[in-house]
Amino acid sequence: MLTKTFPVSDTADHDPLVQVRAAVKTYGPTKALAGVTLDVRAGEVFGVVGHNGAGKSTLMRVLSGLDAVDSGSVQIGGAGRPSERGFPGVRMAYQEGSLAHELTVYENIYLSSRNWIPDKRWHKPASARAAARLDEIFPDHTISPSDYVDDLPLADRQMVEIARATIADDLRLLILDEPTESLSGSAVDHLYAYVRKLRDSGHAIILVSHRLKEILSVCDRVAVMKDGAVVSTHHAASVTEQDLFLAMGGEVAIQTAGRGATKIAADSSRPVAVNVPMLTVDGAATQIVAHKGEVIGLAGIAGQGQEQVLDRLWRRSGDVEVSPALAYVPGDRQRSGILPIWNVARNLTITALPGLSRTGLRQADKEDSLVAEWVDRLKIRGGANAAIAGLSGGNQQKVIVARAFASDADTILLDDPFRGVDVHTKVELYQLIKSEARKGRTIIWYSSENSEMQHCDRAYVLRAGRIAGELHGSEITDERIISLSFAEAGEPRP
Ligand SMILES: Nc1ncnc2c1ncn2[C@@H]1O[C@H](COP(=O)(O)OP(=O)(O)OP(=O)(O)O)[C@@H](O)[C@H]1O
Repeated sequence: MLTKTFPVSDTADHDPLVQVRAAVKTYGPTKALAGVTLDVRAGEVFGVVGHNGAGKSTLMRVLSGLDAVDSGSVQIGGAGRPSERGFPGVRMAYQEGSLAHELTVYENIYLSSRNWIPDKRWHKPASARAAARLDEIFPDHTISPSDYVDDLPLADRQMVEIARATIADDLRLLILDEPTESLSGSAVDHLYAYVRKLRDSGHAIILVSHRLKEILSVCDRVAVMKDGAVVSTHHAASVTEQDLFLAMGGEVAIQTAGRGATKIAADSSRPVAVNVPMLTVDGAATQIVAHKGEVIGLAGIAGQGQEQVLDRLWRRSGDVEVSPALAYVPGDRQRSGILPIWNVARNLTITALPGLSRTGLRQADKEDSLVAEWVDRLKIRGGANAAIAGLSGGNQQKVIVARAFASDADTILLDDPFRGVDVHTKVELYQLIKSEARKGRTIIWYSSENSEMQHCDRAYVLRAGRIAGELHGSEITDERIISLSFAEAGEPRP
């Protein structure tokens, strides 16, 4: 059941629901918002795109009432300032999540939606609200309201975060900050179907995303942010991904990412760097094999055993073969990525330290130059001495990627590593992977985005923990991955 309906005809011709004028917000020396002006109307889906660190999340925190601007003005639904509960009718699903991990799903729903759930005997109504909204938005979900958030995988936590944000009887503006970075394809489709329904009932939705295709398919208008300001606003129907890419300040054309990886893929005379015993979907014994210098993809629908393969390698479980020096890039940076009390430099060098120290003594100058090189190479906004917790989400993720590549590991495990990283940086990271593979590093890469897998030499498609097929070079396409992901065991391979 959708919340209250606001007829579009009643609202679209009137003042915009959201009016931001010359909004400035600084954090210490950083001008996160440098004079933002924008309007959002009821009955529209409004996209916001921009590089990591462009100011998108800061603007969203201001609109949700969590942060106040230093100067300029923000008006939402006629209110010029938020109450302690934020602006009326505004709810937000946060990029990094806002759930209390030690509580259950329904306890979280109760805490954030107390206005709409009775205070006495609240367990059942909170549980019913949680289940109903999850069923409505994500009909295939397998979450129970009594699950502890900490026990849920990232994608399920993200679904709860989104469902939580929509439970408000007075909802007028829903803000979704990178909501699909950890969702699988069908969950993404379900979310956007729900977003369209909300829009059609007169709500406003602001969608922040690096996925330009999604932005163009669901939004009515799109604002491009750069260096803390809105530099242009477009009708989604009249722009292309490339237009947005250029408006964001793209110097590298999207196509330069190129297909395929190292071109040494077929060279099986190279030594085997990784061997993981597996079963095919038909139950026959097989292996995932990577030769030194290969980029190997683990593809398929999310949650089909790709992360377990990485985990077996990382833990070196008995039956796997893998080189001694390993590095791992987690996608779940909040749980297993950043070391929040340290700065960028220490987060970046933590796994490189053994290679940088001589007879046990740290060599500060080598550390400094390694940090400077990677901060520059990945354009980590904030610099070496910034507290990592103050970095934007995408910049935090870049530090975790840099940490692995700055180490002396010869095999690098990538667990959906580019969540929240902007399109330009992704292009550079794809090139980095290829050049590091050419130098002899072996890369095992799980990605929930099929299009990323085309940068691999070979990809294994996993289904229910087994190998559904192996694709080489130009065979690695969205269509082939999807058809292998869904074919029944015993059927002829697509
Ligand atoms: N709490 C904070 N303390 C210090 N600096 C901050 C804080 N929050 C944001 N910043 C800085 O403000 C700038 C804008 O960050 P913001 O998170 O708004 O970017 P973003 O566009 O959402 O990036 P991303 O795409 O990576 O999520 C960044 O330089 C960031 O380091």
